[in-house]
Amino acid sequence: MITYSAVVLAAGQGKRMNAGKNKQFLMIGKDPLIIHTLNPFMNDSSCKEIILVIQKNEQEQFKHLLQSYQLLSKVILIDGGKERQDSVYQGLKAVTQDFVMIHDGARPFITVKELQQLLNRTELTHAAIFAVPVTDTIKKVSGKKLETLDRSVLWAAQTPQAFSLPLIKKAHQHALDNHFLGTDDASLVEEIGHAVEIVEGSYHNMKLTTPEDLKRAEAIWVETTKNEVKE
Ligand SMILES: Nc1ccn([C@@H]2O[C@H](COP(=O)(O)OP(=O)(O)OP(=O)(O)O)[C@@H](O)[C@H]2O)c(=O)n1
Ligand SMILES: C[C@](O)(CO)[C@H](O)COP(=O)(O)O
Repeated sequence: MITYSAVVLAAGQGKRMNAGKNKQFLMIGKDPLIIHTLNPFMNDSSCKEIILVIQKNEQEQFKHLLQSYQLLSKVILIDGGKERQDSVYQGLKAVTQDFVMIHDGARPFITVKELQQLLNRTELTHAAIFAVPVTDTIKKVSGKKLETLDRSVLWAAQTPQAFSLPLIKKAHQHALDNHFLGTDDASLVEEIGHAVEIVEGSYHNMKLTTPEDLKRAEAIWVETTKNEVKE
């Protein structure tokens, strides 16, 4: 079984959450959001290191939190950048394994089983991401012009997004050299003409972005915790 590094992104401002602090510290159940996110990577024996990308001014806060959860053994703290893509670029510099999973710190409900599933596909394709078929009808709006897109071919990309290290480094360097800014890492790999495989994920694998997401996350946590107790 191949091994990998995780690059977990937690250096954002959380503007849309409007919580007055980094949303990674918001509580879901009994633990902060970022702890939920880190746990599956801590528990996955194929994950050899977690590169946690944070804001420079939050180093002490994260160090203290990680110490209190005894998570420092596997975690390396790296300063992020202005955009998500810049933070990934910084995180990739610290990666030591041949494969890397890039994951939003704001997505707390990934499981070890899903990580293993994605890793298996990435070993074969060198580029694989979780995504789910969209369930809303999507409209493309250009000024007053409205176009309804064919929902049957639309998927909502999630993270983790997993790659061989040389491929994702090449894609990020190409993006930097060509001033290409993507909203996910797969788009940078597509930009250099490499196929990206979609692995169907879970609708539970939500990204906490707005205050409403916090309520939904709490409900998912209650549901999944109850199921774990039953098993
Ligand atoms: N410069 C950035 C921007 C985002 N992120 C991280 O990327 C993930 C996805 O980004 P998003 O959900 O948009 O977080 P924010 O950028 O913090 O949110 P907002 O756009 O509302 O400020 C988050 O875990 C966030 O911390 C990051 O590490 N560095
Ligand atoms: C990477 C991502 O989670 C895929 O859906 C999404 O693009 C991140 O967007 P954000 O605005 O940086 O949260």
